[in-house]
Amino acid sequence: MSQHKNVVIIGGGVAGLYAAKTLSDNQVSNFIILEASSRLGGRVCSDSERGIELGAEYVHGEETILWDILVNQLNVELEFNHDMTKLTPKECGLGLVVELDEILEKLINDEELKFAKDMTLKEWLIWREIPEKYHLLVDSTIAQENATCIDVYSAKGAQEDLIAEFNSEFGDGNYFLKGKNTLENLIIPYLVKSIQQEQIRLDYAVDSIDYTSNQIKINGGDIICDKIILTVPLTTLQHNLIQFTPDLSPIKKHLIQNQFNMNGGTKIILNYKKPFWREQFPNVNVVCVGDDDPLISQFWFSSTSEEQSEKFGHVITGFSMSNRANYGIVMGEEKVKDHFRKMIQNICGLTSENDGFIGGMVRNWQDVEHISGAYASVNTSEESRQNYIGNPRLALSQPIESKIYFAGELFCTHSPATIHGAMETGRDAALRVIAEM
Ligand SMILES: Cc1cc2nc3c(=O)[nH]c(=O)nc-3n(C[C@H](O)[C@H](O)[C@H](O)COP(=O)(O)OP(=O)(O)OC[C@H]3O[C@@H](n4cnc5c(N)ncnc54)[C@H](O)[C@@H]3O)c2cc1C
Repeated sequence: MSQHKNVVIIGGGVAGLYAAKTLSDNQVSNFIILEASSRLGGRVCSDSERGIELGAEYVHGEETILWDILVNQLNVELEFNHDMTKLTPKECGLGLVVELDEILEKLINDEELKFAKDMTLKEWLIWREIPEKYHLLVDSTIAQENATCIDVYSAKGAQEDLIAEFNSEFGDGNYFLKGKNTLENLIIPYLVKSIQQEQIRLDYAVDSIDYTSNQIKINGGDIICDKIILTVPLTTLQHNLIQFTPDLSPIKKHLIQNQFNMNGGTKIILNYKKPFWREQFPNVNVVCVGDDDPLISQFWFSSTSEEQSEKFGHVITGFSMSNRANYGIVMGEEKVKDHFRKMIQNICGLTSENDGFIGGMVRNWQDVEHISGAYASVNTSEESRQNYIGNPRLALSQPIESKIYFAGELFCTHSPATIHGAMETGRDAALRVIAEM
């Protein structure tokens, strides 16, 4: 016999969990979270034994709900992220990072672009006669921040993303957890504590939603509900893994297929006997490469506890996103680790004989079932050039007939690709559902 629920939340990442917490906090208890994989957390995913983050790692901004949970409610100490981009190119010796802000400001203030047909960021750089030596710098920056590349990132989308980010009041510092704390160990239990075990179903992939009548049927009527909060990643929608009856509107289909991309993203984790970098870079955590490395756009010196460093080694994490991640897939894991290790040797003046390398691992998010990518970015396609829909994230997130509500990083306009942005969309979707119940 079918179960009836007031609300079904599809996806157990931070957006879905925050939606569930909001329902619980507002005395709505007849809901269930349906999660396709065997764990909660989605792209918040840690190897807690080693104290490392395989997915999200940084807390972006001091005024966010994530900051509030970690700092004000869980009393966790965060470490400010000293970024190499704050240093002059001479000091860091790695790239042309200081001019980046000027280029991005030019993009934000480009009024003509708002009325032009959409183009790729590369085409915009050429149109605005930005010297070619800066193109790679912009490319590696958007690779890490937006998981895309200048050849496909929509210039209009990039402009809208930057303006929204600029106008948001979440603070702009970046922080990470110290010692053996991990995001998954802290945030997921915090979100789950107001949810009952029977309100969560793991290993349950939704493959059909029939919203023809007021009683919405999930997976052929296995579960019946009044409202849905859908928090799946873009890839689930792009690959048509959920059949909608009636079909999604032509605008939603256009946005899903032509306006967004969810590229690959890879973290490369290298372990060393000693943290040799501390002498060379005493006040720096993150290094933005900003040059033409085909694989890595950014790397950082991860924080683990003394005990973990002793047992597993000190950690450097490399970030390889979008076309760089695709290049890594062609290379294969061993060569990827080797390439990154040699990069560190070159920067720190070491060799394979004296770098104290112990081993490493690679997490490629394209290979993670039910997620299949890093995060969604606004894409330029032939169709989107003809028909660019302004603020596509907002357009895509419009609810369907007060029955299906959307949440998750894809749908966040001011802070896409972040934990706090995803949580906020989950909270807002739940509040709308409650208001309309
Ligand atoms: C490598 C990497 C680094 C990142 N770094 C940072 C960072 O430093 N700071 C930061 O703030 N953010 C970062 N992010 C982004 C952040 O992790 C995401 O924005 C956020 O976790 C997304 O949460 P979500 O709930 O929207 O989606 P997800 O976490 O993807 O959750 C969606 C869930 O839906 C499930 N699902 C999919 N299909 C179905 C189906 N058919 N039926 C049921 N369930 C389904 C999935 O299994 C998944 O659990 C990073 C992400 C990656 C990949």
